[in-house]
Amino acid sequence: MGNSSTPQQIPVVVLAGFLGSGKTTLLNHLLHHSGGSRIGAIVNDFGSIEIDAMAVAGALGDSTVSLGNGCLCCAVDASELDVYLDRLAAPDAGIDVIVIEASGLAEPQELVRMVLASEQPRVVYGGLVEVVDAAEFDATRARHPELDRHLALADLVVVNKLDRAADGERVLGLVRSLTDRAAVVPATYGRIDPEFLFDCRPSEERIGQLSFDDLHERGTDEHAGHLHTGYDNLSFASDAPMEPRRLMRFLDSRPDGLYRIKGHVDFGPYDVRNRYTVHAVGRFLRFHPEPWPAGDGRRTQLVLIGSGIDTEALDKELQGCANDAPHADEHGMWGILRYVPGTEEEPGTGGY
Ligand SMILES: Nc1nc2c(ncn2[C@@H]2O[C@H](COP(=O)(O)OP(=O)(O)OP(=O)(O)O)[C@@H](O)[C@H]2O)c(=O)[nH]1
Repeated sequence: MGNSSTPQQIPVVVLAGFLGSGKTTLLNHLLHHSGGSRIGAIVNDFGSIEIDAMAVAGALGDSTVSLGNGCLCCAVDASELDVYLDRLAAPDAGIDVIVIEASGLAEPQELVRMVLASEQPRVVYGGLVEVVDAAEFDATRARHPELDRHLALADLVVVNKLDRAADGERVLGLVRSLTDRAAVVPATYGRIDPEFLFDCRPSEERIGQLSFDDLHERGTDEHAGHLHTGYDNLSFASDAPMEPRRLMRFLDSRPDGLYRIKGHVDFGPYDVRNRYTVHAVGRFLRFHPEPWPAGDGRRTQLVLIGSGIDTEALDKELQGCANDAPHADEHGMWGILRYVPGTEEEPGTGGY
């Protein structure tokens, strides 16, 4: 908490940003480039399959804790968060900074309020980082004007995916105009200097405003206005491998409301060595093949998030993509491979 922190206190940084903006990618970057500093992470997944937690757990081991199934901003109270903060702040954990990765539909001010309300004496609120998808920024803002409010609360804004944005400079300028003295940092694949995380100190003034506004002014039915109230999610799992052509047909015809898909796919005989991490964000689609982790059961696990989607129908359609046949046809993977990036510029999702 800025000036009042003592050297022993561990800053707790809230990492937020709309669905698919690149929070997990940024967190993984920080974990791999944190130098001598040890980062603890609390990951909040929206779906019941903890895809994000799996994505960072490999890098963190026991310094990751997962809060799955529902937005942290509503699903747990501050004392529940304290249980996790206690664990990560224990002196023998040797952690220097804790990052809470919010789900892409969380209300950041609620998370900040929870951190401010923490009774764990070894932690102090360390600021709000908002990740923005530069390529989707205009469309996302048009659908969710309330995101401007999130930017106004941020201490650091990472304008990510600049490689995909045709007019990155304009987006950067727009974001700057929407922030209140926050540092605005351009990025691709979340590659920012980890020092920003440590420097992301909120001013006393902003903290005062946050705690006062949120506790006293917003009223009790604010939950109705939370981003996630307009969204549904489906967690899909299958032990039978997915047939690549069928899955591609499903993906090609996915409804616009189905904004986010993430997880990993088992293509069975089509590639026995690798599982395929999949990410869809809007119309953007990528597959990343990576060897199956030893000892891990082979299955497909997907989380789908969208607004106005028929989760039952989508579940049925996905079930229809499974196929137990032991043989693969020669060109079956072509459709999928079109969405596998070159490894140079696009890193894998890292860790799971
Ligand atoms: N082209 C491009 N893709 C990116 C960049 N950063 C992240 N991605 C990709 O965007 C997709 C979503 O990234 P994540 O880091 O999972 O996003 P997230 O914000 O954690 O997603 P949610 O937790 O679902 O809200 C993945 O396919 C990433 O590889 C970037 O700078 N450029």
